[in-house]
Amino acid sequence: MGEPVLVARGLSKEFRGFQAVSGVDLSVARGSIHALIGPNGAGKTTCFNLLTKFLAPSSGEIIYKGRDITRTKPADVARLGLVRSFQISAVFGRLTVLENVRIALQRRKRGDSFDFWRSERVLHALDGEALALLEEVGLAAYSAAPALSLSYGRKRALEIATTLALDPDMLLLDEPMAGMGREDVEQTASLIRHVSVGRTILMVEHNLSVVAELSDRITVLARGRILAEGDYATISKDPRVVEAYLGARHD
Ligand SMILES: Nc1ncnc2c1ncn2[C@@H]1O[C@H](COP(=O)(O)OP(=O)(O)OP(=O)(O)O)[C@@H](O)[C@H]1O
Repeated sequence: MGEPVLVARGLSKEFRGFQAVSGVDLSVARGSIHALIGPNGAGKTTCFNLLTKFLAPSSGEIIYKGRDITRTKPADVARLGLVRSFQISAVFGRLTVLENVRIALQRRKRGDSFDFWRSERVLHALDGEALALLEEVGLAAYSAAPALSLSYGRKRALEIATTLALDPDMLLLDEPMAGMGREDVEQTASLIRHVSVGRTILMVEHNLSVVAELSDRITVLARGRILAEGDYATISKDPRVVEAYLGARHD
């Protein structure tokens, strides 16, 4: 596995006296798929929002490719290649699949203030690039379909294509399997594996069989702290992890 690409040191977040994340030290290796798991309320989402810069930490630091990004804005972090996946809700349902990816490409080229009033000619110049991204996520056959007509799993694939349009080195995925049936889960898992080639992935995910299948390394959070870390075989045997998951069911 490669050298650390994203590193958090002593990352903490307090909400009005409640410590949601406490002293988290995390190191994500270049080229790996790293999962953040833990029982409900463990602090995964808060940690994810800190790493994607949607929340400011109370203390601690975040280093990406050797650069301190603790105080860097999300859009600037995205320009450095660290990109959070857009939620499905960010997909424009009435626009076609291709148009959605084209808009994402415009965002990259023009920064955050994307502008719908550009000439058709300029827009269509991006079609080739958009189609290549749709091919990468297996949606080329759906390019002319309205995004809202896609199945849930394909909407996720479109969301991943719009994320790839920003040309990330590292993708941060928030519960990519949320709300999916088995077939969509399998499709999405293989898509994640496919897009991980040459990139680094950090994901928060509840589906432990997907985590077991995809992850090189897993960090288990409980009550805002790191409880265990390692590959799936190691953490699934760890009595503290078993206890945290079983205990959470009785909360
Ligand atoms: N904005 C906020 N204000 C106050 N408390 C918060 C806020 N966000 C999260 N918390 C609290 O921090 C704790 C951790 O929440 P978080 O959502 O990060 O956990 P999680 O591991 O993602 O949980 P889940 O698996 O249920 O999504 C919870 O007790 C939650 O109530």
